[in-house]
Amino acid sequence: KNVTSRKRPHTSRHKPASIKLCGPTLVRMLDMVCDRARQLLMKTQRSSSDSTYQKRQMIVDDDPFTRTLSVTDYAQFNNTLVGDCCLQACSLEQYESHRIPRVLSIQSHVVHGFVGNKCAAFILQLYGFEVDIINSVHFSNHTGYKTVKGSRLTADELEAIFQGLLINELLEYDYILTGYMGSGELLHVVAKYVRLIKSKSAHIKYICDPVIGDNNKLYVDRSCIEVYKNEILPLADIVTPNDFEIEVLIGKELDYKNDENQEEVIWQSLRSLHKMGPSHIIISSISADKTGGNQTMLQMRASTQFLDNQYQTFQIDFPHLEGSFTGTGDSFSALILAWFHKENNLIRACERSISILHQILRKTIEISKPINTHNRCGHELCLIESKAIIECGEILFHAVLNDKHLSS
Ligand SMILES: Nc1ncnc2c1ncn2[C@@H]1O[C@H](COP(=O)(O)OP(=O)(O)O)[C@@H](O)[C@H]1O
Ligand SMILES: Cc1ncc(COP(=O)(O)O)c(C=O)c1O
Repeated sequence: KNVTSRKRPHTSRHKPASIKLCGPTLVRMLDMVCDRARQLLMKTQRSSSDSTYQKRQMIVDDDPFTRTLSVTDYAQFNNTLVGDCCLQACSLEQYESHRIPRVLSIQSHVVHGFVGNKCAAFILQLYGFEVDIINSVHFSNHTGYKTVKGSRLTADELEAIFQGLLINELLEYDYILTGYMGSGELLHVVAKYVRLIKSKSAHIKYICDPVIGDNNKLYVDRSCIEVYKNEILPLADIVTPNDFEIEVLIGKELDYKNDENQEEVIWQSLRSLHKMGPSHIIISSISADKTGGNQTMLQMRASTQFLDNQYQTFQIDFPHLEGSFTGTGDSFSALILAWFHKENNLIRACERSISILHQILRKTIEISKPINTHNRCGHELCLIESKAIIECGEILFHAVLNDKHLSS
C-alpha cells in the first residue's frame, strides 16, 4: 500500500507500487487486505462530510498470459490521494503450471527450408514455449540440395556462447533439445553444459536426437559416437534414434527380418540402450523392409524404463507415405518435447506426434511440388501451412502396448 499526500488535481498516473506474492496463504491474506482496504475507503467516504471524493477507479486486471491478478485501486479523499495501491497476486501452483517453459535447442539452421532449429523453433513457439536457439551449423539449405554453403559452429564458439549465458545467469531451462551436432568436440561442450544446467534442478529434461547417420551411412564425424555413448546418453532423458543409430550406439548389428525372434531382438536392443542412460527411447520409424511386415506401413517403437527396472514398451503403426521428406526427424523430436510436457505421458506424446507428422506430410504432398529435379530429398515440409494441424494435435493413430513388461 502506498499512500501519498498530495493535493488535487495531482491524481497522477505514476506507476503504482506493486507487491508480488506467491502461494495460496499469501493470496488469501491479500484478499483480506484488499477487502479491509476497500471497507476503510468506503467508510472514510461516508463519514466525511466535506468529502471531495471523485470518481473512484479500480482496475482489476486478470492477465491470462502471466496468470497474475492485479488490483489497482485509485482513490481520492479529502484532497488526499489514497491509492496507487497495486496488488498483484497468483498462487504458486498457478504460477508453476502457467509459467512459460523455456527450451534450449541446439541444432542446425538453414536459411531456406525446414530442418533442425527452423522446425523446432516454429513448432515449440506455436505451443507457447520460449525457445533459446544455438545453431550448430548455419547453412544455405539442407544437404539434399545440389550445393550447400555456409559455416559450422566450432567448439570454442559454442564454449563462448555458453560462457556468456552462464555469466549473465541465463542458463535456466526446463528442457534441452539437441539434434545434428557434427563433431565430437562440439558434443563434448554440449555435454559439459547440459550437465551444468541439469545440476541446477532435478526437473530439467534433456531430449536428444543422437544424429549419427542412416541406412549404414554416417552423417557426422566418427568422433561423435564415443561422446554420445560416454557423455551424452547418461545425461539424456528421452532419445530418438533410428535403427542404424541404435546399432552404432549399442555396438551390435540387428537383423530383424531374418531373426526368428524378431520382437525380442528389438526389445533387447532398446533395453541395451536404456542401460546407457535414457529412461525413454523412441525409434521414430522402422520400415517394413526391416520388420518384414506390411509394406504400406511404418512402425514406431518406444520404451520406458521405470525406477524399479520394469519396462513399458509399445508400438504405433502408421501409413508409409510415398516420397521422401527432410526435417521430419527434427520436427518429431520437437513435437515429442512439446507433447511430453503437456501430457506428461510418453504414449500420448508419441500418438500425438506421429499423428501430427502424418497430417503435415499429407498437407505437404497436397500443396507442394518436389523442390527441383536435381534435389534428391523431395519436399520441404509445409510447416507454416500446417499451423492449425500442429495446434489441434488430433490423434489419428493409437499405441499398442507390448504385453511383455520386461524386467532387467
Ligand atoms: N515416408 C513417410 N511416411 C510416413 N511418415 C513419415 C515418412 N517419413 C517420415 N515420416 C514421419 O516422420 C517421423 C520422423 O521421420 P524419420 O524418417 O523416422 O526420422 P529421421 O528423419 O530422423 O530419419 C516418422 O516417425 C513419421 O511419423
Ligand atoms: C543441415 C541438416 N540438418 C538436419 C537434417 C536432418 O533432417 P531430418 O529431420 O529429416 O533427419 C538435414 C537433412 O538433410 C540437414 O541437411
